[in-house]
Amino acid sequence: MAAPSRTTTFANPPDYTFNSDRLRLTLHSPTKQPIVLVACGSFNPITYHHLRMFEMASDFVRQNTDFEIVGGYLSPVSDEYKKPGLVSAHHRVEMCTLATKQESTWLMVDSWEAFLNYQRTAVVLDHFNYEINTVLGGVYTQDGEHRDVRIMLLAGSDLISTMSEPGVWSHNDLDHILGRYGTFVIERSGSGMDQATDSLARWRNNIYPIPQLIQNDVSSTKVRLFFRRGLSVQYLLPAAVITYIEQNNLYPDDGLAPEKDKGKAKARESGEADAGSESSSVRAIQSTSGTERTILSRHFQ
Ligand SMILES: Nc1ncnc2c1ncn2[C@@H]1O[C@H](COP(=O)(O)OP(=O)(O)OP(=O)(O)O)[C@@H](O)[C@H]1O
Ligand SMILES: NC(=O)c1ccc[n+]([C@@H]2O[C@H](COP(=O)(O)O)[C@@H](O)[C@H]2O)c1
Repeated sequence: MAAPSRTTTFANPPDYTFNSDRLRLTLHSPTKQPIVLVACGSFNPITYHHLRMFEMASDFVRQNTDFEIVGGYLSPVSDEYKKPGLVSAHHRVEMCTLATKQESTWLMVDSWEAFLNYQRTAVVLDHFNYEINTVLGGVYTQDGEHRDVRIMLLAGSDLISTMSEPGVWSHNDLDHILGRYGTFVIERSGSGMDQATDSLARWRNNIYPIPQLIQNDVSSTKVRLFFRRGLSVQYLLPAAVITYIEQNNLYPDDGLAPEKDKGKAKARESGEADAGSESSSVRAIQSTSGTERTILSRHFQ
């Protein structure tokens, strides 16, 4: 079957410019293939785990492949994705920008899909390919030889496992994303790697599974729940993002925290609570395995 064709013309949102501030245009090694990592998602809000996915991929690429990473992008999804509880793209882009500025020397945020109507991931990757290879002209070796950059999707195993669910991704898009570009898959607890990739075997050469050496099941859903229950989110996401969320009241306390926790939250605000007294409900949630729904029903009703 012929490879699905690339999208080559793109409408941009008003006032859009592609961010390439931190894109490295000169390769360290002339023998390696330059790649750019693109993580698509809600980022509602961005957490340290989203940032860590890039670090895990970077270690993996250095140790196991002939690729060289020249850039990494977070691409927050459009408001039209309409996932329940999705705060506006403006806020999600701003949070990702604060996080990358504060925490990273190489990650960037691209707001293209965020400020458009919903764009399929295959089209988003085409957009990156267009901006980096067609508009910017790719990258160069130190001897001045031109190289096209390969765009690759960076995703958790939960997202990749949706690729086997009927009706979520078209076969053409999968062939485009996995056949033409490829993906690094970060293991995510609760979503097995084999289960995620078994039915994608025909593209196995372009799928790079990355095991989590330190288990980390932080999710945006849990972080939102913590905000809504008045629990501490310190050290789960960058401080600048926490401040931004508080200033804009993005995930308002729903007043449903148990009475005893409200007392603790107040004490925390006035600096009276010690770490131990704060942590019992946090621990209960963190130690819960299973889906977010289980967490909701067991701990937050
Ligand atoms: N703890 C994690 N382990 C592995 N991958 C993760 C983890 N958290 C997020 N990801 C991946 O990051 C990408 C963007 O994630 P997204 O913004 O949807 O975060 P999320 O935590 O899954 O959000 P939500 O809880 O709102 O569904 C997805 O590919 C997702 O699989
Ligand atoms: N057919 C597709 O292109 C398709 C299907 C499902 C999810 N996605 C993308 O995966 C990401 C999923 O994000 P969430 O994990 O926050 O739901 C989004 O960027 C979304 O656009 C794309």
